Amino acid sequence: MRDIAATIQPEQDDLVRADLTATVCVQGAPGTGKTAVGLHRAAYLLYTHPRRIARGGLLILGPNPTFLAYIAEVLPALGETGVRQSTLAREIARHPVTTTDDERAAAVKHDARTAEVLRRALYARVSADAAGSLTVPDGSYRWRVPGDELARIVADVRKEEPPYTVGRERVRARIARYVQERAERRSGPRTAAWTRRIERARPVTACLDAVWPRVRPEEVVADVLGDPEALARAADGLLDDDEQKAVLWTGPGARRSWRSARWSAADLVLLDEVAGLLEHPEGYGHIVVDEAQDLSPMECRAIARRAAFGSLTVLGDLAQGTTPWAARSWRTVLTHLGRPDAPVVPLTTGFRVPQAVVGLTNRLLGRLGVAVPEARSLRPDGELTLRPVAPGRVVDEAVDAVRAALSRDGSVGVVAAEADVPGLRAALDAAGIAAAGPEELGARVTVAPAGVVKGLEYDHVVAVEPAAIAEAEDTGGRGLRRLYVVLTRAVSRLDVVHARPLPF
Ligand SMILES: Nc1ncnc2c1ncn2[C@@H]1O[C@H](COP(=O)(O)OP(=O)(O)OP(=O)(O)O)[C@@H](O)[C@H]1O
Repeated sequence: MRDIAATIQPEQDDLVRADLTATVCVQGAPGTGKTAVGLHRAAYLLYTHPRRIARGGLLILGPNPTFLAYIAEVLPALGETGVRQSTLAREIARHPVTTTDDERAAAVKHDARTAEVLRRALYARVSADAAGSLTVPDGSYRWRVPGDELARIVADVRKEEPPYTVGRERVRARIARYVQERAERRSGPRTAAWTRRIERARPVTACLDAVWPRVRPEEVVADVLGDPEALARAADGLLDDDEQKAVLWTGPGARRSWRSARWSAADLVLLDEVAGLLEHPEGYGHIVVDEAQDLSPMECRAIARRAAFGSLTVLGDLAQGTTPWAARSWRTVLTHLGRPDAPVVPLTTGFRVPQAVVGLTNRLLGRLGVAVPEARSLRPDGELTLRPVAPGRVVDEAVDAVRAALSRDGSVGVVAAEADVPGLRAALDAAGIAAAGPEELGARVTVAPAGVVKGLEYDHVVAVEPAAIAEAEDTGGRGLRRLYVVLTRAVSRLDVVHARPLPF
């Protein structure tokens, strides 16, 4: 990708220069410059609002570390200006990921209903009944706060819906105020120091520990996932029995304490949700989110929490959604991002993918289960070569295609289903062709599994056995969307090597 400043198109420029306070969502077909627009928008905001951006902070979120390395190469200047470039996983990593979920459990954990389950589980700890009345010592005197008064204070604070930790301190302050009013009625004004002493009195803290206990996110999540009864109470009417069973920790140590818990990637999203209920996280003035079609509702909420007072640039392509929870509509994504009314602007003019390839990929578009406008290419050049071969000849043909590609300039990306990657690497090696993995940017030849090439581009792409790429994840059109991503990585030439019928 090069700097597009000289050739920026009016539709791109409008997005780059949108007002700092505006949240915009860009539905961009492959190679229409979404990422370029996002990065230039970041640069533009820094340039036009240096102080506000310095104060609020600017975050660029990409899907994986390879992608981050790639964008750091595109606009290295951004890296030097305090713009944070990260992945959401990195932003929410309270613990290392030490276990994985099966797809069913991950799907439930990433569902927006789980946010409500966690909220209920957290607030189930708040209960004025737990305390009875409270007696606060004051020298030789004792003040009594009756149980119903305590209950009223707790109920009032709950209604105000402050973050949980703020709520606890607010209850403390209201108890002290109640005592202060009684004391002043009896014998005149009290000092601030006196009030502080009442607030910090041991029985007051003990009472708070009973009615509004201090709690860690880990305790709440471990409770919900480790205790079937706690889960049933919190999930009643929200998750059905199968869904509850799917997320419950099982096996030895299932009822483990939060201290020894092993967390999955989805659990970290849950922990972040609870942490956000306890305390609002520090936010950013602006967040650019790339590949946003792949975010789950719970991930969107994690981003929304970090942009509570800021704005967002949301970039993506519904046709390239490949996670199990990939969005089918931008309205849904924007709603979970807390910006339900943000405009969705389409970009359809492709700079990367040549016309010869767009003709092919537009044929796939109708089968992807999403409504997006067709792409059109600014590039009349480009070459598409279909290489049908006999079964058993696929790898050799792919090696031949790479050899031919190497007689011309530019990078070559060999992209295949994950299971086929080792065989291809070995065959290239045997043919004396040095090939790098996808994480090594700038290599002449790269061999990459289909799952990691999103957002990347190669001058020449050799797509190996599309049917295998598509069936690796064949639920709900995801495999075909993965294939769509692969075919649209080509800047100049695309070779399709296949023994099986093409799925388009
Ligand atoms: N106005 C422009 N002039 C010239 N080149 C451009 C322009 N806009 C984008 N490009 C180039 O087009 C290519 C694709 O851009 P980019 O990667 O930003 O697209 P994308 O929409 O994010 O693609 P994808 O969804 O496929 O990842 C890049 O090489 C980029 O430099």
